[in-house]
Amino acid sequence: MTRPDSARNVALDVLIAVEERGAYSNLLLNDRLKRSSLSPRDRGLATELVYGTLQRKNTLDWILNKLVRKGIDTLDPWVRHLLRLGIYQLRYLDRVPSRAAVHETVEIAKARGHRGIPGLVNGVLRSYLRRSREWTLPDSPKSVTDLALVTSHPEWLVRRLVEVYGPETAHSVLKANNRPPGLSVRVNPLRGNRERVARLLQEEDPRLRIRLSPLSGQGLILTGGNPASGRLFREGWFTVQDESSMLVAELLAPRPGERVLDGCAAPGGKTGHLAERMENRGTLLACDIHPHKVKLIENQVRRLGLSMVEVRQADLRELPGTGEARFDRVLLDAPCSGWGVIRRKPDIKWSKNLQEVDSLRQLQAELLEAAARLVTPGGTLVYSTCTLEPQENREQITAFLKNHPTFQADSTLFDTLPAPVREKALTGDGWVQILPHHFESDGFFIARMIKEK
Ligand SMILES: C[S@@+](CC[C@H](N)C(=O)[O-])C[C@H]1O[C@@H](n2cnc3c(N)ncnc32)[C@H](O)[C@@H]1O
Repeated sequence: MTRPDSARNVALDVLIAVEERGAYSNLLLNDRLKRSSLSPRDRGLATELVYGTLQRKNTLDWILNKLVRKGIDTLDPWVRHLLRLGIYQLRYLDRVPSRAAVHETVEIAKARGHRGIPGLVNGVLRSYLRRSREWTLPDSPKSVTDLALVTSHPEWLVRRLVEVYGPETAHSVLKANNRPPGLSVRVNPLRGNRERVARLLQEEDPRLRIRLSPLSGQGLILTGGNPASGRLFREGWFTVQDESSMLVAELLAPRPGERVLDGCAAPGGKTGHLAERMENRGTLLACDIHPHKVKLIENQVRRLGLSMVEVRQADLRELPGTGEARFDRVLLDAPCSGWGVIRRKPDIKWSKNLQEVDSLRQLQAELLEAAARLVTPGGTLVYSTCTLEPQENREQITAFLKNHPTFQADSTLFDTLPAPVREKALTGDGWVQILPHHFESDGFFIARMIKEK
């Protein structure tokens, strides 16, 4: 009998909640794992099942619709999710033997369903194994429909990426979205330098393999373990952060003693980085509109031992922007469609759509307007997003510069980029766009602008 707390049961609960209640997969999974009694190995399996099943939903549904006579939309949602979970294991998880995958999935059906369901689940999974020749997909898909099926993304997103980046680059992005995300951490230089923290991490967990990040002087890339619940983390020696994301504060380049604003700051990943670069000296105001998220910034700041940060719950659009209230450097890390982080949050591709970009664009333009007022003459404004949609990125900045002649794109940005980024990423006047396959990091857009003196 499958225990209620098995990896597959946890994964099924999360998948149901993500699709039926619109919950965020990463938050819900973390919360569910924290409350579970699963072993580290089973936690790994539950995580892989949730992300893998979400990532491959399109391909899984294509298969299931051939196996379920009336189509999977006619099934109870939990049965549909259970079947996806079952096929995912059979198709993508080499380390789970087929017999075990079928058995465990049927056991869950027995524990949760009425009499017909275990038979249905057993029949569908066994037909999948019997009809294995039918599930071959093209190696080099050409049409949007084939690309969407093979890489398991919604067609509207594939069409848009092909339109913007061309079929080859779009395919590379889509494939990268299905690879597991790496783990990188940003060393807190106020505690110790990169080499020292790497040494301490290695002592804490001898299984870790540690490399220096080619993108950030504060970054370490880790494999073979996760130190995020260890003593060094709690004591603020490092922060878990994606490498592309580390570039943002580095390109704003605040100096000790300056006045800096982080306008959309929660959960505070970049706030901590800015304060570290400022050596905890000067003024750093971090605001976010959501009260519950402001707490997350406070937690980060406290853990990192930073005393300079003023955390405030505020709508950036309502901050007064005159005289004393102006800043030498302003960071606007704007809310966005998140297409650059699909590999970390695969539910993004199923829960969002192209219409949403319109309202985000409007909000980003308002936030840019507000941020611009808060930059002192001669000061720097950095605008960043974790998306690949040009309307939220390049086009947003072009429109902003057109309407704000007191700002110039900073053409020195290119020379300040790390060499690998200059070579691989897409760049233009004062901006850089990193795609997920360039460095196996998040897709990010960063633009730097200077206000006239
Ligand atoms: C991309 S996230 C910021 C991530 C953050 N910079 C970090 O590195 O951890 C965007 C944030 O903008 C906040 N936000 C949205 N509208 C806002 C507004 N009008 N004023 C201030 N913050 C806002 C959201 O609550 C969200 O936390």
